[in-house]
Amino acid sequence: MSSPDQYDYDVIVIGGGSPGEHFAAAVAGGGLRVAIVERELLGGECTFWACIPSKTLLRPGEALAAARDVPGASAAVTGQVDAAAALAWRDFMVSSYDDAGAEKWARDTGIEVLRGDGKLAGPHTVAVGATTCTAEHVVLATGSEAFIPPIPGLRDLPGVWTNREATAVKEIPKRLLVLGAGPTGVEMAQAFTGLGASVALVDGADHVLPREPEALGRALGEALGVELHLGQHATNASFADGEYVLDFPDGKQLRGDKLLVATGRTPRVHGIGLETAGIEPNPRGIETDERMNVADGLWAVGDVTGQWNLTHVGKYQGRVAAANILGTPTKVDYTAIPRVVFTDPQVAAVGAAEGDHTVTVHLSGVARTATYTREYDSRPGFLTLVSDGNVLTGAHAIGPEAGEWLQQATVAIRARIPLDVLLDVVQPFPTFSEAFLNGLRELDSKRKQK
Ligand SMILES: Cc1cc2nc3c(=O)[nH]c(=O)nc-3n(C[C@H](O)[C@H](O)[C@H](O)COP(=O)(O)OP(=O)(O)OC[C@H]3O[C@@H](n4cnc5c(N)ncnc54)[C@H](O)[C@@H]3O)c2cc1C
Ligand SMILES: NC(=O)c1ccc[n+]([C@@H]2O[C@H](COP(=O)([O-])OP(=O)(O)OC[C@H]3O[C@@H](n4cnc5c(N)ncnc54)[C@H](O)[C@@H]3O)[C@@H](O)[C@H]2O)c1
Repeated sequence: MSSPDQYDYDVIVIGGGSPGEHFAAAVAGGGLRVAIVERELLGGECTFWACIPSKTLLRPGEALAAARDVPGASAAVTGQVDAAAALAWRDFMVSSYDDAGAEKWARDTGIEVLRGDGKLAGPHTVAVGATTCTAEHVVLATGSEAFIPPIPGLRDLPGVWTNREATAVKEIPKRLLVLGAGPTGVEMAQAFTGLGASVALVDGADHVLPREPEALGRALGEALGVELHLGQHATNASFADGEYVLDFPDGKQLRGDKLLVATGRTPRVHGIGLETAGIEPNPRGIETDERMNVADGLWAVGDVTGQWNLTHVGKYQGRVAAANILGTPTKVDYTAIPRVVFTDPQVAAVGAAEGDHTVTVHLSGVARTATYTREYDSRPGFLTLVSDGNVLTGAHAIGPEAGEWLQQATVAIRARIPLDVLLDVVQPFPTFSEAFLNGLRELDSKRKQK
């Protein structure tokens, strides 16, 4: 067994997405010598082709719709979204696809950046191009890429969009087909609608967001403002005369100028030398234990683990791995992982979808809602609380800024705050958070009846 001094670095991270960067900063802060290997842009998918540009492209349509809802403001909205200005703002938000700022941040944080293709070359060893480096710990953070399903014809089509082309769009298409109504599909469908495209959104499931509690997907489907084609899978995909065409079992055909495939992700596990460390990935990614450890001196964080595919989860895994490497035994706890879909209305969920006690309260029951829209009693907007009778075990909501105000449920679930204490919490008037008090009171009377 060699001593740590014999290694070139204490830690090498392969993959500089947000989780890899976050992890590297944590171990650098702990005094370790750390390098990140990155072959594209430091910051990865989230920074350049996912979270940041998608949320930026959603904002213009959302802001306009919000103003149009408000008597006194709606009259001031006389034009349409300026798509060119929105795309310029997107370019600003992704630093025009330049990671010089991220590289400076890394240097200032004590992280070395090794540019190139990284792969394991045996235990404690990483090859970067023609160079080989050693480290006591190697962290795999290679992320994921778009999965293209085996629909006949699809994989041979020219110019099919994934999240990369959609978020980096230069010209808004007239008609956009979106295949897959998960978080990527619903967000991009609404963003492009807001930017002036006519969008058809397709999913094999019978409601959008099929991985989330069903009521959320059904409510969002009604409110999305996008043409939906649900409940059947395309049987063929083709491209002719400048049009993408999807065929369906019932004979229906959908046509678009562009086709965005948003049917899920596949972990980047190939070509990274896993076999040199005796690691066999499963279809979801690289298996880790609760410490994010894969094998002696080998760790994995982020989408490549296939555990949640969310930036905040990858960063959390990075903190857990860093704590273990720095000498504090730590395990991941996934009981309260918050998810937010940034559509209008926003969708948010955390913890269990169902339990012994479940109550749903409408947002029209809080005064804040009517200050947003006159149609407050007919718009979809609710909060569902789930409990085992003692503590909250889950919560989900749809409504304005639901991703912000649902987070008190995240704390309550993670900290196992007793329902009696939650009932004693004062919620400010008039906020959407008052829906918690309404829900908790209903939950309380329900559990007392049982
Ligand atoms: C459209 C879209 C919107 C999203 N929005 C959100 C959101 O709002 N909130 C949220 O929490 N999550 C969101 N996600 C998910 C989020 O983007 C991912 O969970 C996150 O990017 C995962 O980070 P990662 O570092 O694991 O992977 P990645 O971001 O893929 O980064 C991996 C990095 O590793 C590099 N790399 C890979 N292999 C090698 C190699 N062999 N050598 C050197 N470098 C390598 C890549 O170049 C890349 O930079 C979204 C996803 C999509 C598709
Ligand atoms: N706001 C956010 O946090 C955010 C936004 C976008 C993506 N993400 C994350 O990124 C990851 C990827 O999201 P995603 O939406 O790309 O994938 P996903 O796997 O979450 O959803 C894919 C969707 O495609 C559908 N689908 C699959 N194959 C199909 C087919 N052949 N025909 C029709 N429909 C098909 C599925 O039913 C599902 O609804 C997820 O983990 C997601 O949570 C997060």
